[in-house]
Amino acid sequence: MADLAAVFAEAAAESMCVPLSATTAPSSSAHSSSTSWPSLLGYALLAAVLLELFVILLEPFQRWRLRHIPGPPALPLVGCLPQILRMGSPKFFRTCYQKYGPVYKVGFKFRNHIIVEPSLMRGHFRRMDQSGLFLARDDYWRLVRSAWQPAFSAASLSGYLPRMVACAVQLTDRLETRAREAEAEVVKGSGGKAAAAAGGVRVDILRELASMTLQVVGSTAYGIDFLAMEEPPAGEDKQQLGTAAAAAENAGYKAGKKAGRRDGGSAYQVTAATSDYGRELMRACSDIFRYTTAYGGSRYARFAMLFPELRVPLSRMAHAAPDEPFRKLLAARIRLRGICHDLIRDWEAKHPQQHPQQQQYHHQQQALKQQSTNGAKTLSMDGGDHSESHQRLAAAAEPAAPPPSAAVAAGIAGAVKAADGVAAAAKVPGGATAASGSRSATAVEPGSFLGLILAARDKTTGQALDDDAVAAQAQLFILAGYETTANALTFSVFYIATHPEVERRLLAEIDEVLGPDRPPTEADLPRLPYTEAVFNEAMRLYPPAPATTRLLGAERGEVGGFTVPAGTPLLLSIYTTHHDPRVWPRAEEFIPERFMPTSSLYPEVCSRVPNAHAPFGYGSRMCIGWKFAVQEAKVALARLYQRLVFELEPGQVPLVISTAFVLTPRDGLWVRPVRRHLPQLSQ
Ligand code: HEM
Repeated sequence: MADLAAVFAEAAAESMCVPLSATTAPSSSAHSSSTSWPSLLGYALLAAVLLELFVILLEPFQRWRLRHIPGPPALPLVGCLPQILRMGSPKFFRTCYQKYGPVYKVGFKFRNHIIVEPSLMRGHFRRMDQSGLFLARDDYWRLVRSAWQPAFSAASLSGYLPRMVACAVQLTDRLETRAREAEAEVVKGSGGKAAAAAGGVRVDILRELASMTLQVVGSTAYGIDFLAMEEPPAGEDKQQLGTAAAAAENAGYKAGKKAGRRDGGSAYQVTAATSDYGRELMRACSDIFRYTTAYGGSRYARFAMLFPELRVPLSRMAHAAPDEPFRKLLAARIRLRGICHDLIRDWEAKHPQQHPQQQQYHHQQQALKQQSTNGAKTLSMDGGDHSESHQRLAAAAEPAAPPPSAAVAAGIAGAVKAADGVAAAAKVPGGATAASGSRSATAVEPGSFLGLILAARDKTTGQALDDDAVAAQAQLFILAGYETTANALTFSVFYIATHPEVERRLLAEIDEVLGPDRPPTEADLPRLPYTEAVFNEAMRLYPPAPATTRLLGAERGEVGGFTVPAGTPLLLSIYTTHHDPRVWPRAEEFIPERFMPTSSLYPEVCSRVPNAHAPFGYGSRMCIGWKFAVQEAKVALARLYQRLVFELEPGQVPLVISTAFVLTPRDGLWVRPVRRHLPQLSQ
């Protein structure tokens, strides 16, 4: 047992790095709307430069405090950032691990659940960023997480299943039609290549899968058909669509600002159960993923990453003279926020009994009362400035300090658990994880995610979430809920297409369970273990979220044999752990069998080192949507491969990966769908 614990601790500690510059203090979200902002900007700039100088002077001290931990040389000011940007973070961390061992320090700034704190957003957008579940902390995190939780109970997931199946069927039908068109071209004698050139065959499966996962989010969380899988109108170019929409949004934003509306208003209306949000959402989300980070983002974001202390003046400068990436990011944020507010208005309009005006009025009054008690600046439910109210809720000291001994005993998993200050999830081999609280029997009607969020109340004050906080959850469900799953599915398709033996076994399982036509049901899902193993193994080699972060609490701890000062940010490289040859025999090979309980590799991996497979993270901050994602992925893979196989277009091995926010194939994944059941064969 002692041995197992040691191996576990060591393997889990695999992925850890400790940064030189610990930025522990939460930064303020408020920004002044004073009219004399140029002079304020001057003062702010001066203050920030002084602060930055102070931080720079402190750097040798930081280094000294961590002198016992090995790590790559860090340049003055920029630390390891140039190497990280050049190599991509997963490769960089893996190289560090190979050179320095499981625990190492790097010159790099980040905080809890975020790699850096360079967000240049202001006002509503900044408040939304800080109040989403992903960045929430302490009591506010508990409030929001428990509001989300029922949407992911086993009973709720079971209610979502028919909708997930419908989306998978719709995508499969669409791809079958494309394959049929190609067959017709071949029959006409023009040949496969000509057919491909005519555009009938070649599809970017990443884009197709993303449209499906977005559709799933729309129908399960919001009860709305986003029409994400609709073909664009003939002749409409994707790029043009995005640019035109961004321009329109920018114009709307400016007009809105002139009219004194800081959100710029929304150009969207939800009509009945459908909307044409699909393509707009996909573009907005992909722009947000692309331009938020320093990798693909604006020069201001790169500066902010290097000098987080200069965030406020840099943010002012970015807004005053935006470069192209920042302009695109802002336009995308405006679009997404507008859509989220429409979704909220739509929900409230459809459920007046749950959200009567009186209730809002009541909360306003309650808020005003509280305001006078606390001396806060403003607190309203009407789209006004909520900064104070939100800050009070989110004013987040970092999670409770871990008792150092706990961290020592359990390695990184222990550090994570302690840093979270809540019980960790118990991980069961094969990807079945029982996160605390997630086995609630509460069934939530599909489409009522916003009902849960709007009903959330602070336990002590009875206060509801403000508009920005509600919109933040709506936004996060969309952002977190579709892109990661689409990437994981795309990586699965890539590996299946390049591993004929895996494809053969997968098809055999699906055929045996479902036959050629019948869409999957709930009873079928446990009978598709190999399908799940394929998905798990694809996420092992390409974890869509390659790393996560934690802050050590207010007391020092010990991780992987090193004493680490209080408040130190810890980065856990999921990617490195997933590629560790000491944990995974033939680590670089795609072997789904290692997740099959009947395989000899299975006990090796899953029992000996329970947290070695962690595409959804660790402990109480583990991905809340993991079961949702696994269910959706199984349904999608089962339906797609029941009807089709995918041939890879040449020139895509090895796959070029972009590592900006999530791991994603940089140029998409181009495949040719081929129907499995041709009419003469299915007779
Ligand atoms: C294959 C798909 C997905 C992957 C690989 C993934 C991965 C992750 C990871 C690694 C984390 C950080 C966990 C940690 O720090 O320990 C996370 C957090 C989160 N994920 Fe996912 N995720 C996926 C799908 C989803 C879905 C479908 C949703 C649904 C909305 C979702 C919502 C969230 C949220 C809200 C958090 C923050 C949880 C918290 O801090 O309490 N994710 N995810």
